Amino acid sequence: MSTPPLVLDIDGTLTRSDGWGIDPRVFDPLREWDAPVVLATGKAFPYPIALCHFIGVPELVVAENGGIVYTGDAVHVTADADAARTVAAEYRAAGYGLGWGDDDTVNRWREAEVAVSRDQPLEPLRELAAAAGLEVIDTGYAYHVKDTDQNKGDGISIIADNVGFDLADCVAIGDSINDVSTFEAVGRSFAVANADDAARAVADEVLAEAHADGTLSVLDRVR
Ligand SMILES: O=C(O)COP(=O)(O)O
Ligand SMILES: [Mg+2]
Repeated sequence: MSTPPLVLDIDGTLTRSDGWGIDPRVFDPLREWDAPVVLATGKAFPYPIALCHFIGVPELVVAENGGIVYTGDAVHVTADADAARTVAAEYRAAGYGLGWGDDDTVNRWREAEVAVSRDQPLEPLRELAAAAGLEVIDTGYAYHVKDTDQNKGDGISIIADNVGFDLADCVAIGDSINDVSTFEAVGRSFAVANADDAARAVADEVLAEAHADGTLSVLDRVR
């Protein structure tokens, strides 16, 4: 069997056991991976691009939960942040904040949704988003105010079509609700042990190991 293309979530999946920062052990196996490696994340576009760059793999990226897709030669913007920014302004007017401080590097380059810190109140955010026809998802790392149809799975399929591989051949690893569409799109899916209920419910297999330990075990198995 040939090496499968990979679709990897970042936070909760490539992270160290305390949940923060990339586990450096993932760099070499990913750089040496003999098939496409797609990073599919809720983070803003520059973060996964930089991670591909520093791993040393071609830039194949689904960012902002599918709102921004990079196929290596073209950027596809599939959602816009206007409605989410209006929700964020209403949330602020109601006395809340996004929770990232004055410079807010979490949203500074974000083009297709708005992210809110999980230390801010969720319910008023959900109510304002619902009134605008949007949803709020909780990845365990941030609340994301986004279009209901914006998802990583559709983004991955844009990349697969452009690069020329089959989603049925792909192996995906993830940890949260924003990976459900990924798991549904690919041939074989793994949830790390720290995954939330939504991801566990859809994954083909829930791993015994958490974070990068789980990811490294899958890489060993499917390589
Ligand atoms: O941005 C987040 O909230 C989570 O990012 P992830 O999709 O890479 O886990
Ligand atoms: Mg994650």
